[in-house]
Amino acid sequence: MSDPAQRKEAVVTHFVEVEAVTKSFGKVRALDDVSLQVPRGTVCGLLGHNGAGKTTLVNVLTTLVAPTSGRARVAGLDVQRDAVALRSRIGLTGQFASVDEQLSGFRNLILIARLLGASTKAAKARADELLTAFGLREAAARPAKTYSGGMRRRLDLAASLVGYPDVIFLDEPTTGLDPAARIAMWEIVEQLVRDGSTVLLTTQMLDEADRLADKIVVLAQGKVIAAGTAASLKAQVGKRTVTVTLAGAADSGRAEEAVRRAGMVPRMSGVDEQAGLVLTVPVEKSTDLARVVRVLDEAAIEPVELALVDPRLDDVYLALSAGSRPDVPAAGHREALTP
Ligand SMILES: Nc1ncnc2c1ncn2[C@@H]1O[C@H](COP(=O)(O)OP(=O)(O)OP(=O)(O)O)[C@@H](O)[C@H]1O
Repeated sequence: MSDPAQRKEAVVTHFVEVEAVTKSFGKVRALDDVSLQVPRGTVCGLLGHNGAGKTTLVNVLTTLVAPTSGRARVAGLDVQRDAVALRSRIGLTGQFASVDEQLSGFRNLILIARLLGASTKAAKARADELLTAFGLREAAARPAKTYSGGMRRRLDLAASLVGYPDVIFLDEPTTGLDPAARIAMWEIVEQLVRDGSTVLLTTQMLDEADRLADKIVVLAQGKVIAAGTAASLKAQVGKRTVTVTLAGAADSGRAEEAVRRAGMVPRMSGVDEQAGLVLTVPVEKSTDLARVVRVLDEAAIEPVELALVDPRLDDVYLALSAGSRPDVPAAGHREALTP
Protein backbone atom coordinates (compact mmCIF):
# COMPACT_ATOMS: atom_id res chain seq x y z
CA MET A 1 0.00 0.00 0.00
CA SER A 2 1.72 3.19 -1.10
CA ASP A 3 0.50 6.74 -0.85
CA PRO A 4 0.32 8.25 -4.35
CA ALA A 5 2.35 11.22 -3.14
CA GLN A 6 5.31 8.86 -2.73
CA ARG A 7 5.14 7.49 -6.30
CA LYS A 8 7.65 8.98 -8.66
CA GLU A 9 6.88 8.18 -12.26
CA ALA A 10 6.62 9.68 -15.70
CA VAL A 11 3.48 11.78 -16.04
CA VAL A 12 0.66 9.78 -17.60
CA THR A 13 -2.06 11.91 -19.16
CA HIS A 14 -4.50 9.14 -20.08
CA PHE A 15 -5.11 6.75 -17.24
CA VAL A 16 -6.98 4.27 -19.42
CA GLU A 17 -5.85 3.63 -22.99
CA VAL A 18 -7.46 0.89 -25.05
CA GLU A 19 -6.20 0.24 -28.56
CA ALA A 20 -8.06 -2.10 -30.92
CA VAL A 21 -8.88 -4.61 -28.19
CA THR A 22 -10.72 -7.75 -29.23
CA LYS A 23 -11.81 -10.52 -26.89
CA SER A 24 -13.39 -13.70 -28.15
CA PHE A 25 -14.95 -16.45 -26.09
CA GLY A 26 -15.16 -19.27 -28.63
CA LYS A 27 -17.37 -17.92 -31.39
CA VAL A 28 -18.62 -14.97 -29.31
CA ARG A 29 -16.78 -11.69 -29.91
CA ALA A 30 -17.39 -10.00 -26.58
CA LEU A 31 -15.15 -7.08 -27.61
CA ASP A 32 -14.56 -6.22 -31.25
CA ASP A 33 -11.80 -3.72 -32.06
CA VAL A 34 -12.53 -1.45 -29.08
CA SER A 35 -10.46 1.70 -28.65
CA LEU A 36 -10.96 4.41 -26.06
CA GLN A 37 -9.03 6.78 -23.83
CA VAL A 38 -9.86 8.19 -20.43
CA PRO A 39 -7.92 11.32 -19.44
CA ARG A 40 -6.55 11.44 -15.91
CA GLY A 41 -8.98 12.85 -13.32
CA THR A 42 -12.13 12.30 -15.39
CA VAL A 43 -15.08 9.91 -15.42
CA CYS A 44 -15.78 7.73 -18.44
CA GLY A 45 -19.25 6.20 -18.53
CA LEU A 46 -19.49 2.90 -20.35
CA LEU A 47 -23.04 2.32 -21.52
CA GLY A 48 -24.50 -0.71 -23.21
CA HIS A 49 -27.29 -3.22 -23.05
CA ASN A 50 -26.95 -6.65 -21.43
CA GLY A 51 -24.21 -8.58 -23.19
CA ALA A 52 -22.74 -5.50 -24.93
CA GLY A 53 -19.28 -6.24 -23.54
CA LYS A 54 -18.99 -3.80 -20.61
CA THR A 55 -17.94 -6.32 -17.97
CA THR A 56 -15.52 -8.00 -20.38
CA LEU A 57 -13.83 -4.65 -20.99
CA VAL A 58 -13.60 -3.98 -17.23
CA ASN A 59 -12.20 -7.49 -16.77
CA VAL A 60 -9.53 -6.87 -19.43
CA LEU A 61 -8.60 -3.54 -17.85
CA THR A 62 -8.42 -5.00 -14.35
CA THR A 63 -6.20 -7.89 -15.57
CA LEU A 64 -8.84 -10.55 -14.88
CA VAL A 65 -9.17 -11.52 -18.54
CA ALA A 66 -6.48 -11.37 -21.26
CA PRO A 67 -7.45 -9.72 -24.54
CA THR A 68 -7.37 -11.90 -27.66
CA SER A 69 -5.66 -9.06 -29.54
CA GLY A 70 -4.98 -5.35 -29.13
CA ARG A 71 -3.34 -3.44 -26.32
CA ALA A 72 -4.56 -1.79 -23.13
CA ARG A 73 -2.75 0.33 -20.57
CA VAL A 74 -4.07 1.51 -17.21
CA ALA A 75 -2.18 4.13 -15.19
CA GLY A 76 0.55 3.81 -17.81
CA LEU A 77 0.96 0.05 -17.22
CA ASP A 78 0.28 -2.68 -19.77
CA VAL A 79 -2.58 -4.93 -18.60
CA GLN A 80 -0.72 -8.08 -19.66
CA ARG A 81 2.98 -7.34 -19.32
CA ASP A 82 2.67 -5.31 -16.09
CA ALA A 83 -0.36 -7.12 -14.63
CA VAL A 84 1.12 -7.69 -11.17
CA ALA A 85 2.22 -4.08 -10.68
CA LEU A 86 -1.05 -2.82 -12.11
CA ARG A 87 -3.22 -4.71 -9.61
CA SER A 88 -2.05 -2.49 -6.78
CA ARG A 89 -2.92 0.65 -8.76
CA ILE A 90 -6.59 -0.06 -9.41
CA GLY A 91 -9.75 -0.36 -7.37
CA LEU A 92 -12.67 -2.48 -8.53
CA THR A 93 -16.16 -2.16 -7.13
CA GLY A 94 -18.69 -4.59 -8.52
CA GLN A 95 -22.43 -4.99 -8.34
CA PHE A 96 -21.98 -7.66 -5.72
CA ALA A 97 -20.26 -6.44 -2.61
CA SER A 98 -16.95 -8.18 -2.07
CA VAL A 99 -16.69 -7.50 1.65
CA ASP A 100 -16.76 -10.25 4.28
CA GLU A 101 -20.27 -10.24 5.71
CA GLN A 102 -19.25 -11.61 9.09
CA LEU A 103 -16.58 -9.00 9.77
CA SER A 104 -17.24 -5.44 10.88
CA GLY A 105 -16.68 -2.56 8.44
CA PHE A 106 -13.55 -1.64 10.40
CA ARG A 107 -12.14 -5.22 10.32
CA ASN A 108 -12.87 -5.56 6.59
CA LEU A 109 -10.84 -2.48 5.77
CA ILE A 110 -8.00 -3.40 8.13
CA LEU A 111 -7.80 -6.86 6.58
CA ILE A 112 -7.45 -5.43 3.09
CA ALA A 113 -4.86 -2.88 4.17
CA ARG A 114 -2.82 -5.63 5.88
CA LEU A 115 -3.08 -7.80 2.73
CA LEU A 116 -1.71 -4.84 0.81
CA GLY A 117 1.29 -4.75 3.14
CA ALA A 118 0.40 -1.95 5.58
CA SER A 119 1.51 -2.12 9.21
CA THR A 120 -1.24 -2.63 11.83
CA LYS A 121 -1.03 1.03 12.79
CA ALA A 122 -1.19 2.30 9.20
CA ALA A 123 -4.03 -0.14 8.42
CA LYS A 124 -6.10 1.14 11.36
CA ALA A 125 -5.49 4.74 10.36
CA ARG A 126 -6.53 4.10 6.74
CA ALA A 127 -9.66 2.19 7.85
CA ASP A 128 -10.61 5.06 10.17
CA GLU A 129 -10.06 7.63 7.47
CA LEU A 130 -12.21 5.79 4.92
CA LEU A 131 -15.03 4.96 7.36
CA THR A 132 -15.24 8.63 8.27
CA ALA A 133 -15.16 9.78 4.66
CA PHE A 134 -17.93 7.35 3.68
CA GLY A 135 -20.24 8.10 6.62
CA LEU A 136 -19.75 4.66 8.17
CA ARG A 137 -18.09 5.61 11.42
CA GLU A 138 -21.14 4.93 13.57
CA ALA A 139 -21.52 1.46 12.04
CA ALA A 140 -17.79 0.68 12.01
CA ALA A 141 -17.97 -2.01 14.70
CA ARG A 142 -21.07 -3.80 13.36
CA PRO A 143 -20.81 -6.88 11.11
CA ALA A 144 -21.24 -5.91 7.44
CA LYS A 145 -24.23 -8.27 7.21
CA THR A 146 -26.23 -5.80 9.30
CA TYR A 147 -25.57 -2.93 6.86
CA SER A 148 -28.22 -1.58 4.47
CA GLY A 149 -27.66 -1.95 0.70
CA GLY A 150 -26.35 1.61 0.44
CA MET A 151 -23.99 1.16 3.41
CA ARG A 152 -22.63 -2.07 1.94
CA ARG A 153 -22.02 -0.43 -1.41
CA ARG A 154 -20.19 2.40 0.34
CA LEU A 155 -18.11 -0.10 2.31
CA ASP A 156 -17.34 -1.99 -0.91
CA LEU A 157 -16.19 1.22 -2.56
CA ALA A 158 -14.15 2.15 0.53
CA ALA A 159 -12.55 -1.32 0.39
CA SER A 160 -11.49 -0.73 -3.22
CA LEU A 161 -9.85 2.56 -2.20
CA VAL A 162 -7.71 1.23 0.66
CA GLY A 163 -4.59 1.01 -1.53
CA TYR A 164 -4.90 4.55 -2.96
CA PRO A 165 -5.77 3.35 -6.49
CA ASP A 166 -5.10 5.64 -9.44
CA VAL A 167 -8.03 4.29 -11.41
CA ILE A 168 -11.35 3.15 -9.97
CA PHE A 169 -13.60 0.77 -11.89
CA LEU A 170 -17.22 0.97 -10.81
CA ASP A 171 -19.36 -1.78 -12.27
CA GLU A 172 -22.99 -0.63 -12.00
CA PRO A 173 -22.33 1.00 -8.62
CA THR A 174 -25.90 2.00 -7.80
CA THR A 175 -27.92 -0.91 -9.17
CA GLY A 176 -30.54 -1.88 -6.60
CA LEU A 177 -30.09 1.21 -4.40
CA ASP A 178 -32.95 3.50 -3.40
CA PRO A 179 -32.91 7.09 -4.72
CA ALA A 180 -31.33 8.59 -1.58
CA ALA A 181 -28.58 5.95 -1.49
CA ARG A 182 -27.92 6.45 -5.22
CA ILE A 183 -27.50 10.18 -4.76
CA ALA A 184 -25.21 9.60 -1.77
CA MET A 185 -23.10 7.28 -3.93
CA TRP A 186 -22.99 9.80 -6.79
CA GLU A 187 -21.78 12.48 -4.38
CA ILE A 188 -19.00 10.18 -3.18
CA VAL A 189 -17.90 9.50 -6.76
CA GLU A 190 -17.96 13.24 -7.53
CA GLN A 191 -15.80 13.88 -4.47
CA LEU A 192 -13.33 11.16 -5.53
CA VAL A 193 -12.98 12.81 -8.92
CA ARG A 194 -12.54 16.24 -7.33
CA ASP A 195 -9.73 14.63 -5.31
CA GLY A 196 -8.07 13.53 -8.55
CA SER A 197 -9.27 9.96 -9.16
CA THR A 198 -9.90 8.62 -12.63
CA VAL A 199 -13.09 6.58 -12.88
CA LEU A 200 -14.45 4.13 -15.40
CA LEU A 201 -18.08 3.50 -14.66
CA THR A 202 -20.32 0.93 -16.29
CA THR A 203 -24.00 1.62 -16.03
CA GLN A 204 -27.31 0.97 -17.65
CA MET A 205 -28.73 4.07 -15.97
CA LEU A 206 -28.59 6.94 -18.37
CA ASP A 207 -29.24 9.56 -15.72
CA GLU A 208 -26.22 8.23 -13.85
CA ALA A 209 -23.99 8.59 -16.91
CA ASP A 210 -25.49 11.99 -17.65
CA ARG A 211 -24.69 13.24 -14.16
CA LEU A 212 -21.29 11.66 -13.56
CA ALA A 213 -19.53 11.06 -16.85
CA ASP A 214 -17.30 13.60 -18.60
CA LYS A 215 -17.29 11.30 -21.58
CA ILE A 216 -19.63 8.49 -22.54
CA VAL A 217 -18.76 5.45 -24.62
CA VAL A 218 -21.63 3.38 -25.95
CA LEU A 219 -20.96 -0.30 -26.61
CA ALA A 220 -23.20 -2.59 -28.63
CA GLN A 221 -22.32 -6.16 -29.54
CA GLY A 222 -18.74 -5.59 -28.48
CA LYS A 223 -18.18 -2.51 -30.64
CA VAL A 224 -17.98 1.17 -29.75
CA ILE A 225 -20.95 2.67 -31.56
CA ALA A 226 -20.65 6.21 -30.17
CA ALA A 227 -18.42 8.28 -27.91
CA GLY A 228 -18.50 11.86 -26.67
CA THR A 229 -19.89 14.10 -23.99
CA ALA A 230 -23.55 13.68 -23.03
CA ALA A 231 -24.25 17.02 -24.75
CA SER A 232 -22.52 16.03 -27.99
CA LEU A 233 -24.32 12.69 -28.09
CA LYS A 234 -27.65 14.42 -27.53
CA ALA A 235 -26.87 16.89 -30.30
CA GLN A 236 -26.15 13.98 -32.68
CA VAL A 237 -29.57 12.55 -32.16
CA GLY A 238 -31.56 15.63 -32.80
CA LYS A 239 -33.11 18.91 -32.00
CA ARG A 240 -35.59 19.96 -29.39
CA THR A 241 -39.15 19.32 -30.37
CA VAL A 242 -42.57 20.60 -29.43
CA THR A 243 -45.05 17.77 -29.11
CA VAL A 244 -48.73 18.48 -29.42
CA THR A 245 -51.18 15.89 -28.20
CA LEU A 246 -54.49 16.25 -30.01
CA ALA A 247 -57.86 15.03 -28.79
CA GLY A 248 -58.71 13.14 -31.95
CA ALA A 249 -57.99 12.46 -35.60
CA ALA A 250 -60.34 15.26 -36.70
CA ASP A 251 -57.92 17.92 -35.42
CA SER A 252 -54.79 16.30 -36.76
CA GLY A 253 -55.02 17.31 -40.44
CA ARG A 254 -55.91 20.91 -39.57
CA ALA A 255 -53.16 21.17 -36.94
CA GLU A 256 -50.56 19.76 -39.29
CA GLU A 257 -51.63 22.15 -42.02
CA ALA A 258 -51.61 25.20 -39.69
CA VAL A 259 -48.14 24.42 -38.36
CA ARG A 260 -46.84 23.79 -41.88
CA ARG A 261 -48.28 27.12 -43.09
CA ALA A 262 -46.29 28.83 -40.29
CA GLY A 263 -43.07 27.52 -41.84
CA MET A 264 -42.45 24.57 -39.51
CA VAL A 265 -42.15 20.91 -40.51
CA PRO A 266 -44.44 18.77 -38.35
CA ARG A 267 -44.87 15.02 -38.38
CA MET A 268 -47.43 12.78 -36.79
CA SER A 269 -45.30 10.79 -34.39
CA GLY A 270 -47.87 8.27 -33.23
CA VAL A 271 -50.67 7.72 -30.87
CA ASP A 272 -50.25 8.55 -27.21
CA GLU A 273 -51.69 5.72 -25.18
CA GLN A 274 -53.53 7.95 -22.73
CA ALA A 275 -54.60 10.79 -24.95
CA GLY A 276 -54.73 10.81 -28.72
CA LEU A 277 -52.66 11.71 -31.74
CA VAL A 278 -49.28 13.34 -31.22
CA LEU A 279 -47.85 15.91 -33.60
CA THR A 280 -44.09 16.47 -33.31
CA VAL A 281 -42.55 19.75 -34.43
CA PRO A 282 -38.72 20.13 -34.47
CA VAL A 283 -37.82 23.62 -33.20
CA GLU A 284 -34.72 25.76 -32.79
CA LYS A 285 -35.41 27.53 -29.49
CA SER A 286 -37.76 27.40 -26.53
CA THR A 287 -39.71 30.49 -27.67
CA ASP A 288 -40.89 28.41 -30.64
CA LEU A 289 -43.24 26.73 -28.18
CA ALA A 290 -45.21 30.00 -27.98
CA ARG A 291 -45.26 30.15 -31.78
CA VAL A 292 -46.84 26.72 -32.01
CA VAL A 293 -49.42 27.69 -29.34
CA ARG A 294 -50.33 30.82 -31.33
CA VAL A 295 -50.68 28.97 -34.62
CA LEU A 296 -52.95 26.34 -33.06
CA ASP A 297 -54.99 29.00 -31.30
CA GLU A 298 -55.54 30.85 -34.55
CA ALA A 299 -56.73 27.59 -36.12
CA ALA A 300 -59.11 27.13 -33.13
CA ILE A 301 -57.43 23.88 -32.10
CA GLU A 302 -57.21 23.12 -28.42
CA PRO A 303 -54.54 20.51 -27.75
CA VAL A 304 -54.80 18.12 -24.83
CA GLU A 305 -51.17 18.72 -23.98
CA LEU A 306 -48.17 20.66 -25.26
CA ALA A 307 -44.59 19.89 -24.33
CA LEU A 308 -41.14 21.18 -25.14
CA VAL A 309 -38.91 18.13 -25.34
CA ASP A 310 -35.12 18.14 -25.01
CA PRO A 311 -33.33 15.14 -26.41
CA ARG A 312 -32.32 12.98 -23.47
CA LEU A 313 -29.57 10.48 -23.17
CA ASP A 314 -32.28 7.80 -23.25
CA ASP A 315 -33.27 8.99 -26.72
CA VAL A 316 -29.64 8.97 -27.80
CA TYR A 317 -29.15 5.47 -26.49
CA LEU A 318 -32.32 4.13 -28.02
CA ALA A 319 -31.55 5.75 -31.36
CA LEU A 320 -27.98 4.49 -31.39
CA SER A 321 -28.75 1.00 -30.24
CA ALA A 322 -31.88 0.57 -32.35
CA GLY A 323 -29.90 -1.33 -34.99
CA SER A 324 -28.45 -3.75 -32.49
CA ARG A 325 -31.61 -4.10 -30.42
CA PRO A 326 -34.53 -4.66 -32.79
CA ASP A 327 -36.73 -5.32 -29.74
CA VAL A 328 -36.28 -1.75 -28.47
CA PRO A 329 -38.90 0.70 -29.70
CA ALA A 330 -38.08 4.35 -30.35
CA ALA A 331 -39.22 6.49 -27.43
CA GLY A 332 -39.16 10.05 -26.23
CA HIS A 333 -39.31 11.86 -22.94
CA ARG A 334 -41.61 14.73 -22.32
CA GLU A 335 -41.78 17.43 -19.78
CA ALA A 336 -45.42 18.23 -19.83
CA LEU A 337 -46.80 21.72 -20.13
CA THR A 338 -50.54 21.64 -20.06
CA PRO A 339 -52.04 24.70 -21.70
N1 LIG B 1 -16.44 -16.26 -19.76
C1 LIG B 1 -17.23 -16.17 -20.84
N2 LIG B 1 -17.41 -17.24 -21.64
C2 LIG B 1 -18.21 -17.17 -22.73
N3 LIG B 1 -18.87 -16.05 -23.11
C3 LIG B 1 -18.73 -14.96 -22.36
C4 LIG B 1 -17.90 -14.96 -21.17
N4 LIG B 1 -17.95 -13.73 -20.62
C5 LIG B 1 -18.77 -13.00 -21.41
N5 LIG B 1 -19.22 -13.73 -22.44
C6 LIG B 1 -20.11 -13.26 -23.52
O1 LIG B 1 -19.57 -12.06 -24.02
C7 LIG B 1 -20.60 -11.13 -24.31
C8 LIG B 1 -20.38 -9.85 -23.52
O2 LIG B 1 -20.64 -10.11 -22.14
P1 LIG B 1 -20.41 -9.03 -20.98
O3 LIG B 1 -20.68 -9.72 -19.68
O4 LIG B 1 -19.11 -8.38 -21.16
O5 LIG B 1 -21.58 -7.99 -21.29
P2 LIG B 1 -22.13 -6.78 -20.38
O6 LIG B 1 -22.26 -5.61 -21.29
O7 LIG B 1 -21.29 -6.63 -19.18
O8 LIG B 1 -23.56 -7.31 -19.97
P3 LIG B 1 -24.38 -7.09 -18.56
O9 LIG B 1 -24.87 -5.69 -18.57
O10 LIG B 1 -25.48 -8.09 -18.71
O11 LIG B 1 -23.45 -7.40 -17.43
C9 LIG B 1 -21.91 -11.83 -24.00
O12 LIG B 1 -22.40 -12.40 -25.20
C10 LIG B 1 -21.49 -12.90 -23.02
O13 LIG B 1 -22.37 -14.01 -23.09
